[in-house]
Amino acid sequence: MTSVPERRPDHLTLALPKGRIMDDAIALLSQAGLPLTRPEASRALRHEFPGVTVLELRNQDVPVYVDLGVADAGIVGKDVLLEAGRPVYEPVDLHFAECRLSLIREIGASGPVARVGTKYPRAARAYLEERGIPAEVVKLSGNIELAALTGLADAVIDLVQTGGTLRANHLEEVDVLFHSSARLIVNRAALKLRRERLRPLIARLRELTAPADSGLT
Ligand SMILES: Nc1ncnc2c1ncn2[C@@H]1O[C@H](COP(=O)(O)OP(=O)(O)OP(=O)(O)O)[C@@H](O)[C@H]1O
Ligand SMILES: O=P(O)(O)OC[C@H]1O[C@H](OP(=O)(O)OP(=O)(O)O)[C@H](O)[C@@H]1O
Repeated sequence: MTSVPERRPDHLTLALPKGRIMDDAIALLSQAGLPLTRPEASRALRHEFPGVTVLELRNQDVPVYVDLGVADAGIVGKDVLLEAGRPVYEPVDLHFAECRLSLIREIGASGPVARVGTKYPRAARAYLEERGIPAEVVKLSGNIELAALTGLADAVIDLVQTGGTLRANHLEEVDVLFHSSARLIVNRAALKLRRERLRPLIARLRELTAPADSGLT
């Protein structure tokens, strides 16, 4: 079995995704008291700060690094977290990168849905099975909406935020599978081993991101 190298209990290793989550994640973690700055544009993938290492990953790999204990904690979208199916602790909804995972078709499409294109095959299968729709699910990697436009699929399951992509491509949202936002995720063993670093971080992030009308003070 592969062992994870031992690290000092007062050192934190964080898994953060490159892409649209990175800047907000660094800003929020800084506000919460971690001495982080946006990593310089370079090919470096591991960034060292006082008492904190940041691993710069693809979104889908964040839950893997946290679950396997290489990172103590990470930030990732709920969409990616559900798809990963990793048993990590998810203590804080950070309320940014808000979007929804939806079933999308060409405007006016009414035929049966026999094939669905998506980056989220697990969520797509669960959704279709629940409704008894025996559709084939085709895993795609990006620009998912093109699958519906080109006839590769009868529908796609993809993220919607402003709806701008749908409008620009003559597509419509037929159903919403779930709403997503960025989440703090934590390795369960690290929560015990690095309690003194992680507990205050979790508490501070909860304070910073609590919805204004939650009644919390
Ligand atoms: N248009 C959007 N508006 C708001 N949040 C979004 C939007 N698109 C994606 N997200 C959220 O931000 C996360 C990261 O999106 P991003 O576009 O950076 O990933 P990606 O480039 O598609 O992923 P990767 O290349 O790592 O597979 C998504 O998992 C989702 O939770
Ligand atoms: O409703 P909207 O505001 O238009 O946002 C939705 C779009 O944003 C995301 O794509 P992204 O720009 O990340 O590109 P991708 O398809 O390559 O992931 C998502 O996959 C949609 O295509």
